[in-house]
Amino acid sequence: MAKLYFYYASMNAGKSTTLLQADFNYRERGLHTMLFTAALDDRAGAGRIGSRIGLGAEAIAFEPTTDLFAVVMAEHARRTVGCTLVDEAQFLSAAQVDQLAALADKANIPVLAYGLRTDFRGALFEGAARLLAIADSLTELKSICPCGRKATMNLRVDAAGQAVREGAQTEIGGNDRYVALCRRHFTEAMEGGPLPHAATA
Ligand SMILES: Nc1ncnc2c1ncn2[C@@H]1O[C@H](COP(=O)(O)OP(=O)(O)O)[C@@H](O)[C@H]1O
Ligand SMILES: Cc1cn([C@H]2C[C@H](O)[C@@H](COP(=O)(O)O)O2)c(=O)[nH]c1=O
Ligand SMILES: [Zn+2]
Repeated sequence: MAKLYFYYASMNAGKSTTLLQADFNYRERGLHTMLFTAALDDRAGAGRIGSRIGLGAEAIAFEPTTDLFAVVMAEHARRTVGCTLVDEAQFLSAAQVDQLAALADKANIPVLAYGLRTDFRGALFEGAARLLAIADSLTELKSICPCGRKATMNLRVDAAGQAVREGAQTEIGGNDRYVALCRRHFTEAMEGGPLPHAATA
């Protein structure tokens, strides 16, 4: 029976890289894959998955209204889909996560979803909350705080490098806007303390 997998992490942990490696692995075995990423996250170009290590691939850009079950099943009727891979899964709606679960349960297509667990305030994203609730498999990918602990949180910073405490949940950006930190250093920064540096942490 196929499964719904959720690989979650803070930013800059290698989620997109791992997705692209998994996709390559399926394809080099001769299996047909479908890649999705959030339309609103266009850092690598619209409908493109890009990793900081330089890998990239074209993907289908999902909107809040996209029926992922219908899109994959339409392709599956044409050519057997061996695996569906979704980047920026935090931006899925709960209903879209249920559509991914249906792909595993009704069509026996494995689904690998990669995304953030929490936002810049430490609150769950809708897609992540639903994935944490119903995925068959949960795997945390690791990145490192400057202090050496596991970085589980995402601090949003302004142009001056100061912590941002208020704002919309969605704000697209990369290493210029977000810093992955351990919970202790995230909390200190949110309380007005300095950001850790490797030498001082
Ligand atoms: N030139 C490089 N060589 C090796 N690793 C790199 C390079 N550039 C960035 N990385 C690593 O790639 C990871 C970020 O990968 P990425 O897939 O973009 O992350 P995510 O999707 O989780 O935000 C980080 O661990 C970073 O240290
Ligand atoms: C924490 C947080 C992140 N985002 C956005 C910023 C990026 O565009 C993506 C995550 O990128 P990754 O490197 O692929 O992990 O999510 C956001 O909109 N709101 C947030 O609170
Ligand atoms: Zn730390």
